[in-house]
Amino acid sequence: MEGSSKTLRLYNTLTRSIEPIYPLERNRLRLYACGPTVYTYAHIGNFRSFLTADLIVRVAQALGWQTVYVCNVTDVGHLTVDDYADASGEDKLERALRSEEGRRFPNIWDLARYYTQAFLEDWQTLKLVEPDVRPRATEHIRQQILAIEQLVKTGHAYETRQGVYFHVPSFPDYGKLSGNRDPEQLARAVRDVVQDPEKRDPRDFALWKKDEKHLMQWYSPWGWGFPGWHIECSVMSMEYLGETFDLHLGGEDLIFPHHECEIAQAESLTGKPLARYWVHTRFLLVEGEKMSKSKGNFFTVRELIFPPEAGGQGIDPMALRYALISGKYREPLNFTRKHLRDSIRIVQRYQEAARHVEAALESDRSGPDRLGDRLSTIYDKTLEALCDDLNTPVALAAALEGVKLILGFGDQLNRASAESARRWLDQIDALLGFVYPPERPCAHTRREKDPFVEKVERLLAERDAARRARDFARADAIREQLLQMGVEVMDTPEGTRWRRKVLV
Ligand SMILES: Nc1ncnc2c1ncn2[C@@H]1O[C@H](COP(=O)(O)OP(=O)(O)OP(=O)(O)O)[C@@H](O)[C@H]1O
Ligand SMILES: [Zn+2]
Repeated sequence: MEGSSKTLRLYNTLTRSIEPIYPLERNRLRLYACGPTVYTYAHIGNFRSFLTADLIVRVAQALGWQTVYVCNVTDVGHLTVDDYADASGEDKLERALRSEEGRRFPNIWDLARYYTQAFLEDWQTLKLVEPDVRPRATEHIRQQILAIEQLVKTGHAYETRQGVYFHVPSFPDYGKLSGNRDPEQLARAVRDVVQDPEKRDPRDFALWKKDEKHLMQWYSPWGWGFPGWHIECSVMSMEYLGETFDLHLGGEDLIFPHHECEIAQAESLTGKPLARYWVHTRFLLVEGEKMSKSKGNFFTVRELIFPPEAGGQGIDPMALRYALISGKYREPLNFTRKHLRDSIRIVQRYQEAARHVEAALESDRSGPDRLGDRLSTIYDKTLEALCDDLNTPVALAAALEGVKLILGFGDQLNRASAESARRWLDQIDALLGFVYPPERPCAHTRREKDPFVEKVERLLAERDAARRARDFARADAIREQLLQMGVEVMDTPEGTRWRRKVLV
């Protein structure tokens, strides 16, 4: 579709306006999305952000562009207080390893590997486009050290007894992305973090943390330690996309400090803008609050889509995908039962339409194509809405009209119309990704058990033992503990059953 007349327009956090996207290289979009920190399962809020990148890649391809898409894996533990620019506080991976669930891993590397694998499975289950490169922070330590050395050499960074810091006053543009320019306001933002008294400015953030006890450590010109969180993305994005690329994406919490710091590091190294457009997804909320790993108020992909016997709710992953893209990425989205129920119903209509189309293709019902033109107008409207700053509610409403049109024919669809309908369903699937099920098997076909399910089963066995020993207080306490975990226990004549608190 070379030379499509449509223009993709997106809100650029950097300029605070909706701008037409013109790739630096004609018809070739280079983009980087900040990936997950793999210390536990990703939740569906994380996937809301990844789905923004996914839709942009799909729209770009529909416009006939090539894409070079990079999405990293943060497998070096960054800190539990990562809302702050400074790298002190507790390491997320190390804390996870000490947790009840984490203790089953022999070491921190295995823990990171396990959750990386789980993340990739969820990614496939929700049918996200595979990135061209998925760099891991731990595999790019050398490049990070070299970049830090260069920053020290050019006067942008300095060493203290605790680490190496980027010196914020050396980069006058610091604050251009987030608007956080007032030094006092920035100093307040880091006030709760353990301070290094040798830091030259309270805003200075860590590039390298000296730490001989850290479970993940590398040798550097500053001794044993590990890199700060921000440097990995500056280094890996430039390695695979060049010193200046088109789009940089992430959730809204990454604007400051993460992306602000990425810009400071990269632009101090090259003297060139890092990315031309910065796109941020607003949060997925639960009861008005950010869905968050650290808050514990989250749903993982697996607990929603696994079948009930594996402790899940058996929700069609395509319905979950639909629910997650149904709100505008630039507005917070409240995740509710009703929302999920509506999405399930709509995706079922698509599936029903696809079944009708398959049946009609098998038939020899003749007649003129009565759908081609109308569906092609609908496809155009859908793509146009996505080009309009990814207006998914309008795009999904437009596409639904096409489904209604197909279903309106019932089982009277003729072959020629069915051929157009199938082409249209294929196109909509390429654009929005929820029409057909994921090709790869869902993660629950793995032999390994979900640690959550393992924990529930262990507690139930303990409860059984307590009941047999007539220790009812203990049995009740375990039931209460399970309830707190969102698990309902039912004692039936056939034995004890359990299920997750049902969402739909
Ligand atoms: N509730 C949410 N809605 C949308 N995007 C989110 C949400 N929570 C995190 N993200 C985004 O998910 C991506 C991966 O983030 P990461 O794995 O670092 O999560 P995190 O911020 O450590 O998790 P949490 O904040 O839940 O503890 C980032 O782009 C982040 O901004
Ligand atoms: Zn990043």
